[in-house]
Amino acid sequence: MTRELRAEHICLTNRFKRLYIVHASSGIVCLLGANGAGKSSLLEVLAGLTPATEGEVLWGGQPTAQRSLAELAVERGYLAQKPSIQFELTGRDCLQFFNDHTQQQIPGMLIEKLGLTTLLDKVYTHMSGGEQQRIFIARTLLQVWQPLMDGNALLILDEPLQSLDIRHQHALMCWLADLGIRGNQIVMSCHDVNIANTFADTVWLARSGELLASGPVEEVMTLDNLWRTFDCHFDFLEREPRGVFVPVSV
Ligand SMILES: Nc1ncnc2c1ncn2[C@@H]1O[C@H](COP(=O)(O)OP(=O)(O)OP(=O)(O)O)[C@@H](O)[C@H]1O
Repeated sequence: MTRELRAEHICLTNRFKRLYIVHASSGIVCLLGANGAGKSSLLEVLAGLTPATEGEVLWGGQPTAQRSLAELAVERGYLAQKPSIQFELTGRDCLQFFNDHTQQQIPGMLIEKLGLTTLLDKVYTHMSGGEQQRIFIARTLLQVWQPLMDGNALLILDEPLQSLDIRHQHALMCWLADLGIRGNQIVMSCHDVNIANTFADTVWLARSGELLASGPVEEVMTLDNLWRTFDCHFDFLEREPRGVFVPVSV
């Protein structure tokens, strides 16, 4: 069963204006926009963590505002832009805390896909920035592991690729694409237009607290839209599978 995420005319005073987002029903949505465009604010509202000042967010036909955070957390994983842990926990401890209790052990697939083997016994505060980020991504996925495997989860990921090296970025995006094909809904912000162009099914472009464009990647990722979003001119190079955007001037 595919669940739809729908938000209509939502507004968050001082952070974004009216955003009309039709819907997202499965696969990857990439949210792009300049610094301060309102991406994190929008994701917080979609995750049900910050109530919208106007409008409502529906997940599976039900307003998220009517569900408790504990209820939402069963199927909705949220990765914050600046997560942190202050305690001297190992990677394993960090993960076990978020284990959704449907399995006794940390799933081998999670360890393999995010390259966690050497991190499980390492103390979190001794990890590099990218290693810490992989632990946080793992925690988010582990929290909703069974729904994720069943294709019923909603993942809201605020810049999941930050601090990841290129190999881990690519591996994560390939896995998210697979999870999207299974029916999960993944909404993520990022700053890489080519990641969005390569992996997204749907793209939302935000600028100054408003949504400039939203829809299928091939319709939304135009040179004109990118210029209007970033105040930056791009060239487009024809390359398989979907082409490459190169910034040329601001
Ligand atoms: N907790 C907050 N309270 C009030 N205003 C906020 C808060 N968080 C962000 N803002 C403001 O809302 C606007 C949008 O911020 P937001 O963090 O959503 O942007 P963003 O697109 O995620 O930016 P970035 O790419 O830099 O992460 C900014 O003007 C910011 O100053």
